[in-house]
Amino acid sequence: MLKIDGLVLTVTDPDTGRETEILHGNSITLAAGEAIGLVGESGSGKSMTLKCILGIEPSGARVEGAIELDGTDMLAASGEELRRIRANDLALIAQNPHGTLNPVLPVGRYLVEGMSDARNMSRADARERAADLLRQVGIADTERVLNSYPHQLSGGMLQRVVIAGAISGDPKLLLADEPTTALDVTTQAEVVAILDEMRREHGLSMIFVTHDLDLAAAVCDRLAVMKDGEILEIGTPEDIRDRPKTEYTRALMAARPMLYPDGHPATAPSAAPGAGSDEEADA
Ligand SMILES: Nc1ncnc2c1ncn2[C@@H]1O[C@H](COP(=O)(O)OP(=O)(O)OP(=O)(O)O)[C@@H](O)[C@H]1O
Repeated sequence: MLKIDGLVLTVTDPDTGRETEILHGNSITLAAGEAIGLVGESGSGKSMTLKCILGIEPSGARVEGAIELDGTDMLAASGEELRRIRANDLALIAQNPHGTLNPVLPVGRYLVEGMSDARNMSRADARERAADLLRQVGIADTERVLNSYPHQLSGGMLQRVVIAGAISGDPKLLLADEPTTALDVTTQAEVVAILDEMRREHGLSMIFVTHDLDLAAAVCDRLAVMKDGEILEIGTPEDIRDRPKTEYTRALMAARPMLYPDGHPATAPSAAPGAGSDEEADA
C-alpha cells in the first residue's frame, strides 16, 4: 500500500544557501495491514521520513525519489489531492497530544468535528459515536472526558483521545511519531497496547517511529534501523534481535530498555475499558 523508493531529502539553509542532504535514498515498502518501526537515535531522520510522507517537509526542502500510496504518486500530487489524502487516508499520532488537540475545544467537539460522516448524523448520534470511540480506546467515563478541555486531562488520556480521533476517520495508514515518549512508563505501556489493538482491529498499516527498539519490536511486523539519514537494515524483530547486520544495530540492542521482557505489550498493565485512572498521575 505504501512504496517509498530512493527517498532523498535535501534542505537549504536560507541564510547561506548551503544544501544539506538529510535522507540519503531510503526505500521502504509497507503492505496493507502491516506495521513497520523506524528505529534509531535522535537525528537519524525518522520524523523527516514521516514528514515527507505527509508532504510537510520544511519549506524550501527538496524531495526526490518516489512515495506511492495505494498507487498515488504523492510527490506529483496537487496540493488539493494531498489535502484530500491527508484528511482521508493518513492519520498522524504525534509525540505531544497537546499539539494535535485544539485547546479551546472540549474533547467531544474535537472528536465530532474530525468524523468524516458527522455531517450526516444528528448531534446526539455524533455524540454517541464519539463516546463509543472513547470506549474503544479504554475510556469508561466518557461523559466526563467528552466535556473536558485538553488541559483538564492527563497526557495518557489525551493520547487515547488522539488515537480515537485517528481511527474515527477510517484511515489506511497510521503514522505514529514517538506517541508515548512524553508519558510515564506505565501509561506508555497502556497507550501502546491500545494503539496496537486498534490498529489490528481496524486492519490499518502503521509506521511507528521510536528510539526504543523493544517497543517497536513489540508492535511491529518489521523494523527499519536508521542512522544519520540512512536505513541500515530492515528485518523482522527476530532478525534484528538475533541476527543484527550492523555494529550500530548491535549497539542499539545493547542499549535498549526492557519494557516488555517477554516481547509483547499485551503483558502491559490492563488496557481494558475502565483503565485510564491516570488523569491525575501524569497530568
Ligand atoms: N527544519 C529543519 N531544517 C533543516 N534540518 C532539519 C530540520 N529539522 C530537522 N533537521 C535535521 O534533520 C535530521 C533528521 O532529523 P529528524 O527530526 O528526522 O530526526 P529523528 O530521527 O526524528 O530524531 P528525534 O528522535 O530527535 O525526533 C537531523 O540532522 C536534524 O538536525
